[in-house]
Amino acid sequence: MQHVLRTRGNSAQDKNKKHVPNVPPIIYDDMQVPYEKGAFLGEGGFAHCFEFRKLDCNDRLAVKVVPKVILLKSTAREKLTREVEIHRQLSHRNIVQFHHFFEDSQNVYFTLELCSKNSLMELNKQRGPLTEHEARFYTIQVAEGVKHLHNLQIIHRDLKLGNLFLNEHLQVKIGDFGLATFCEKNEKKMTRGGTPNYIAPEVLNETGHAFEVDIWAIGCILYVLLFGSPPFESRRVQETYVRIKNNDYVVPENASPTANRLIRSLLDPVPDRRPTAEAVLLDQFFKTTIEPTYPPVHQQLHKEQDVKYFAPINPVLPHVEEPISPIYQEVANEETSEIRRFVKTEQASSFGDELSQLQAQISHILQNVVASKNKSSTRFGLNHSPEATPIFWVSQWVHFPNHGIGYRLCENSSGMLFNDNTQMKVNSAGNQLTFVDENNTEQFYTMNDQVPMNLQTKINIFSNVQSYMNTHLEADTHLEAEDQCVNKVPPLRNFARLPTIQNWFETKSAVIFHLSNGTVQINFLDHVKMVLCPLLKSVTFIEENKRVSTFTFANILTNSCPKKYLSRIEYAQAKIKLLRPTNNQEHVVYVDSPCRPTTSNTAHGAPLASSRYLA
Ligand SMILES: Nc1ncnc2c1ncn2[C@@H]1O[C@H](COP(=O)(O)OP(=O)(O)OP(=O)(O)O)[C@@H](O)[C@H]1O
Repeated sequence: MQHVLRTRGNSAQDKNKKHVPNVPPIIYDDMQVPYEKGAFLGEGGFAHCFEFRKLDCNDRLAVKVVPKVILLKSTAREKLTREVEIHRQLSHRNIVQFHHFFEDSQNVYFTLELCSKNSLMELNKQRGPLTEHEARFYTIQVAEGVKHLHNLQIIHRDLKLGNLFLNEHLQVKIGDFGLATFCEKNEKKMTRGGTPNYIAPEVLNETGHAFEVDIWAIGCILYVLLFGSPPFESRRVQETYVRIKNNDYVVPENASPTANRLIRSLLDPVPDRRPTAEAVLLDQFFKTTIEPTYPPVHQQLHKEQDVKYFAPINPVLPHVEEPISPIYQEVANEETSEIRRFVKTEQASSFGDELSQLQAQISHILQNVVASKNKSSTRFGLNHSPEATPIFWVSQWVHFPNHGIGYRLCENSSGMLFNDNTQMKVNSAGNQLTFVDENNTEQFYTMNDQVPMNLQTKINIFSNVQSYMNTHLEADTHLEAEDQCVNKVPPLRNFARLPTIQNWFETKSAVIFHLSNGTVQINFLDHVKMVLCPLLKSVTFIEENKRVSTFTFANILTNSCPKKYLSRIEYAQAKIKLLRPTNNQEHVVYVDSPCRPTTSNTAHGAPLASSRYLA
């Protein structure tokens, strides 16, 4: 009986690892098409993987390189042959696409679909437990891929987070077919293989196994996604095996009943009782929401290397009727080397004037304040003006690339700007919903109203976003005014019309929001927020320690401004210029910033991803 067990630090693999391939900068496939070598992507027990660019079409690909010297060993040769034989037959959206297989004198190469966001393993390391809808989103894709494999009589036999790759749209792609095998309907395989934490009991018991081992692995995968670590994990591999054989695991109490039930059925010790991949997809767990949402890019600002995360994405709003996709164009701005994305929209702008007024006001202030920079604030004449503190600012935000940006305002109302430029907002009591369509027409619903069916999908997405913000992000509460006056809230607060985020973009140092009431807010990487209110002609700073200071423009013009805020006002001047009225709306802008935040971001909630995952 063969034993092909995969453990970290497995000595056979370690030996292979010493064979670091010598990879030329240009390689040629069988058709003599050249490929140019790019970044190193990662290594496994046998292969090193690099990004390559196919020079005849500029496509970016992953190329797995295996030094031929490794293939002198028959086991390695068999593994590779099986892998290629099976993988090349597959074509499915949840399976890494195999393209070509070729060799030169030193190495064999296989070119694969590039999965630039690494794998679910890195996601798990960074995030730990995911929300249930995130776990659902990934697991459903794994099950889709597995269903395809099983329909083709293929068992993967090594499903685990590290073999579930993510492309730039965070689509799951099953990869690494090194242990995969064809299996007849009633056939039982005897080869003992897999990765300890994910291995099924029938493999350990050597009673023969088939397709059900992949279902067991899906159970382990769902468990790790939901609770952070594998169900049978122990300090020693042998203990893990004992626990697997005894079906000794605990579903944490915070699991929903549907998640609990599904995990138990997937991790059933009797293989025949486990659901098929097809049945998994029909499970109640996946019906909990209409649309599993994409994992968000949240309130964390992104480090320099993270910027690529926002490389062109296709904003797709599922189930929303045509036309849904804004047209993105990338425009390089020579002056600031920015990359901008414009969302073409017919929406009329009523805020252009306020924006240009604000731009003019800020420039005017700056000319005066910055010109007298060295003078610094007298501190005697400069008064806090809490009565000019804006009524609304953004206290939480979360960006779901495939859906849009969700946010909560400081008075606890929340909203969402969808990628198709429609909006939804809900008042702080949660009983009034407003939908703003592409033409800026508002539809208003109360609890008693029947909401049209065509809004249901967006409502579902929006409510997922709200619950994400509730569970993962901290709101601006318990603010303290510099002079204890901020609580003297103008009575208008309760009656004011809720603004929406009209326009927003990110830089390397800040995220900048333009609200529909004209307010411009800049959240800096060091957690200081700056809220510029053209209506009240004031600027408010909210420090990380929640202290709030508001100054009127007039006051600043006469008495300058605290030195510590000068660079931020300068920054605002530069960035406000980049805002455009909504009929030429920008969603995301990257700029090299003159303002250097003092700390890196430590926003609340675990970071979404590792550097590579986001790189
Ligand atoms: N399609 C891909 N896109 C991006 N990176 C990839 C891709 N395939 C593999 N990689 C990277 O290369 C690494 C090695 O790949 P893989 O695990 O498939 O190699 P292997 O040697 O066959 O592994 P194993 O030891 O598990 O058999 C992965 O961990 C991953 O970082």
